[in-house]
This record gives sequence, C-alpha cells and structure tokens, in this order.
Amino acid sequence: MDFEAVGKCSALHPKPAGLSLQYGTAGFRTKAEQLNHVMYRMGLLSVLRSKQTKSTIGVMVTASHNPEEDNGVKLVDPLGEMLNPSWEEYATHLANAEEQEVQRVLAEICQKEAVSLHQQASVFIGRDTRPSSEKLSQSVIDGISALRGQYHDYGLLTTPQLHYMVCCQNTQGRYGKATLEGYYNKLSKAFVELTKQAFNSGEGQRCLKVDCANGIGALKLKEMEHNLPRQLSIHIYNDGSKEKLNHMCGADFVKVHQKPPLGLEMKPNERCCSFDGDADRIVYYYTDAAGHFHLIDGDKIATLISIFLKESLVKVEQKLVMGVVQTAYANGNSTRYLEETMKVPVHCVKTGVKHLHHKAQEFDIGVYFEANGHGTVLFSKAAEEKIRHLAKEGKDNKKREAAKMFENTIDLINQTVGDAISDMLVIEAILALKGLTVQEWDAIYTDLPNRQLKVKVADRRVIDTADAERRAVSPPGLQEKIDDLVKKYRLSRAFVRPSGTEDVVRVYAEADTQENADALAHEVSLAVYQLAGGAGEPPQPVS
Ligand SMILES: CC(=O)N[C@H]1[C@@H](OP(=O)(O)O)O[C@H](CO)[C@@H](O)[C@@H]1O
Ligand SMILES: [Mg+2]
Repeated sequence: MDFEAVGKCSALHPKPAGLSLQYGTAGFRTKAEQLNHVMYRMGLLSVLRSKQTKSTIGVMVTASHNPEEDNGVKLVDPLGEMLNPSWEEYATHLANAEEQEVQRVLAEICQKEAVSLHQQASVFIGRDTRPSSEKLSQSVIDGISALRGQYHDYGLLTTPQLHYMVCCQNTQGRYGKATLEGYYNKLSKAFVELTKQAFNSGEGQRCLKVDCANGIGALKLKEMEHNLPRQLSIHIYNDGSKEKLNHMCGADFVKVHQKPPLGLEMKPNERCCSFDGDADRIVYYYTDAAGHFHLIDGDKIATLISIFLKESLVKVEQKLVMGVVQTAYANGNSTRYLEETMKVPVHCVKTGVKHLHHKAQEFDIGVYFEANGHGTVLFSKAAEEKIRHLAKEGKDNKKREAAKMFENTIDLINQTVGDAISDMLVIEAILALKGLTVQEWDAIYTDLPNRQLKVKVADRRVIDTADAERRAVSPPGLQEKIDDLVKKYRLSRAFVRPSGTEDVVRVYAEADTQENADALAHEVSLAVYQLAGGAGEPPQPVS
C-alpha cells in the first residue's frame, strides 16, 4: 500500500518525545494535549481494522469519568464490542512508534492480519463534550482520510450510542437504525410498551432526578425526553451549562465517595441517579428521613434486573440459563444474595467491561454489572428467537402477553455495552411494574460496609494478581500480609490491583462496620506502600 500520504500527514500530528502510552482497560487516556498523535494513529488503525473485518468500526473520543482536562480514545469492533485484544496490542505499538516507524508498523499489521488493502473501509466517529474533543476527533478524521477510508462523524454522542450505531450498521439494520432517531425510537417504543400496564393503572407521576455529570448524557437525555411517557417525570441536573465535567458529580464520584453529587438537592426518599461523563455508567441513590445517604450501585442494579428477568422466565415458562457476572469489587452480600437466595450462578472476572461482556456471552441470559454501575444484559441468539417467536405465535394468551413484555425488555436493553440511558429506563420500568419504591429496592439485601482507596507507588506493575484479581502473587509477602490483616475483622475481605486507567494501585476492603472497613483499607494501603514501592507520603487513615 502507498503509505506516503500517511507519512506526510504524520508530521502534522507529532508524537511528544519520549511519550509512551498503553491501550488499557478503556483505550488510551491521558492529558488531552498529549493525544493528538494517538488520535491520528487510531484513525489509521481503524481503517485497517475495518478493511480486515470488512465491517464498520467505531472510534469514540472520550475520557469518561476522568477530569475535563483529560481525554481518550477507544475503538469499537463490528458488533459493538470492545476492540479485540490482539488489536489492542497493535494500537499500543502504533501509538508509541516514532514518526519514521509509523509506516513500517502499519505494513507489519497489514501483513500479520492479512489486511486486504483493496477492501473499502468505513469508520463511525463519536465524541463527548470535553472542550478538547472536537479537535481530537478531527485528528482521527485526518488519520482515516490519509488511508482514504470513508467515515461518518456523528459528532456528540454518548459512548453506548456509538456502540449501538456500529452494531446497527454491521447487522444491516437488524439491531436497529444507525441514527440517533433510530436509537431514541427503539428505546422509547420498548419503554412505552413495557410500562403501559403500570402507567395506565392511574398511578401519578414518577419523578426521577438525574445528575448528568455536566456531560453528554444531559444533551442526549434532553433530546430523548419528549419521546417518553409523561408519567415518567425526569429532572436533569448538572447539564453542563454552569459547572465542569465530572467535577464533584457523576456516577464515579458518587460511588467512590459514597455521597451525593454537588448541584442536586435531595429531599428525603426521592429517587435520584447519576450518569458518568460519557453516559455508560449509572448509579442510583436516596437519603432517608434521618438524612442518611443510601447508594444503590451496579450490584443492586444487577440484582433488580435479575429478579425481574427470572420472574419473566417463569411467566413465559421457558428454561433459559441465566448467569450473573461480577468483578472482585462486587459487594460480598450481593454475591451471597444472588447465589444463596436467588440461586443464580455468579461468576467473578477481571475488572474491565470486556471481561464481563465476554463471560456473559456464555449464557442464554447473561447479566453483567461492575459495582460502579457499568453493565447490561446479553441474550443469546437462540434465547431471543424463542421469546420473539412466543410473542408472535404463542397460543396461550397469558404466555404470549408475558413474552411480549419480555421482548420489550430485550429491545429496551442496549446489548452492545453498558448504557446509562437504557439502564435507567430498564430500572424505571421494573420499579413501576413491580410497584417498588427506591427504599424497597435498596432493602433487597444490605451492603457490607466497604472502602476503596488509591495508593501511589513508583511502578504499579510490580503488583501481579491471580484468581480474577482477588489475590496478589507479587510482590512477595504482600498477599500473606493482606491475609493476616483480613483475619482481624469480621465478614472481611480485601484485595489490591494495579489500576488500568490511572497510575495508582487500588485497594478495596469490606467488613462488618464502616469503621472496620476503613481501618482494614488503610492497613492494606500501608502494606502496599511498604511492600510495593510506595511513592510520596505514606497513606493516611480515612477521615
Ligand atoms: C474500581 C473501578 O471502578 N475500576 C474501573 C476503572 O478501571 P481501573 O482499571 O480500576 O482503573 O475504569 C474502568 C474503565 O471505565 C472500569 O471498567 C473499571 O471498573
Ligand atoms: Mg464511562
């Protein structure tokens, strides 16, 4: 292939000397000003991936819940999944190549992957509301154009909307129409159908306060709002008109700090939720009459959805295998509830959506959620066909109606990736149908008190883990120390792992009381600091 145009254009997107980045759990992420060359090169790579898969590939410019000054990019594979791991390696290699090597690296990838260069290439692009995103997505377009790929720039999109578009395009519309209107129509139609029964029963308005993290979620939710039944009254906060993206608000802030976001006033027992900066995560919460804050995280969302799906399966009298996939961050009591009370098999995998998604594909119905609120449900093709057939042809009226509800649930879920808007509508529908208040949902089980901390170390790669990140196999002595500390407390558990998105080691601990969870997390942090090359001041106790 003639990579000359690539070379010429590369010089306009120079790599800062000595900079080395990795395609991590969520693609590339760092300060926005360091990403111009990465964007250009991911434009190039997306063209090769598109030619190789003979499909449309997605490129999303976002740094999700990270500070507004950061940015990032990730590629979306043909069915809306995360990029294939072997291509993550190419992405890292290409991003870190010196300028004069770029053409050679491209040629190598083409050779290894037998990329047919005559094949057409098509790329979909989306971006979040960061001030840097527009210019960076232009660099992606420069890369695509240098290799003469076709592209469609959707402009502002939530991350899950881009995943959805890619899937629609590559399934020739079977998944839906690859337009924003198509997305809004599919979801709202399913929501209206699903909630008809509940909303027509004369119940008043259901209010929901939504913190949009000052991000893209606010724009897209506003666009969609008028398609939704008026019985669901959505109030948007942190819409980006005043404050900074993700600053003391959004799903990650609420989850990690276990407190309400700035900019959203809560009255007792009001149902509230928060999206993250690119609207692929959601958490719910409320304050009780005594002023206590209650967080309803991804684990409780997974539980609510699993209960509903299990009941739906009984109604349609289908024996489909359902499984729940979690990570080590899942609250111990959620796992216990799912396994012991609900008798649903639960699997623990490594942190990162791609691991959960992959595991969930093994079931007829795979429910997956990270504790932080990223998740969705996957239905096998066979399961989906069975339900759709029953909804259309079922002889028994009751069963057919139940199958129709099930079908609407399937259509309301964005199966490509976790989607705050879709998840919110699924949850609102379930609560309305089951007549549950937010307190009743919260009371399904009680979370074990827990604490997440970060420790700075010289090189976080010294920590190696096993058993879905629940045990540290290096540095020597660290796991033994954690085991000793855990023994001091009741109902306790703790683990450490290097973050895939930040230069820190993450510490997680849970125990019978908040004081004990805090103390255990602090003690484990000190062990990390001492045994894994802590940097700066030693960790301080949680105040
Ligand atoms: C504890 C935690 O919430 N970790 C997050 C965070 O990954 P880390 O590798 O922990 O930095 O960002 C990922 C991408 O958004 C998300 O998948 C994951 O769950
Ligand atoms: Mg996100």
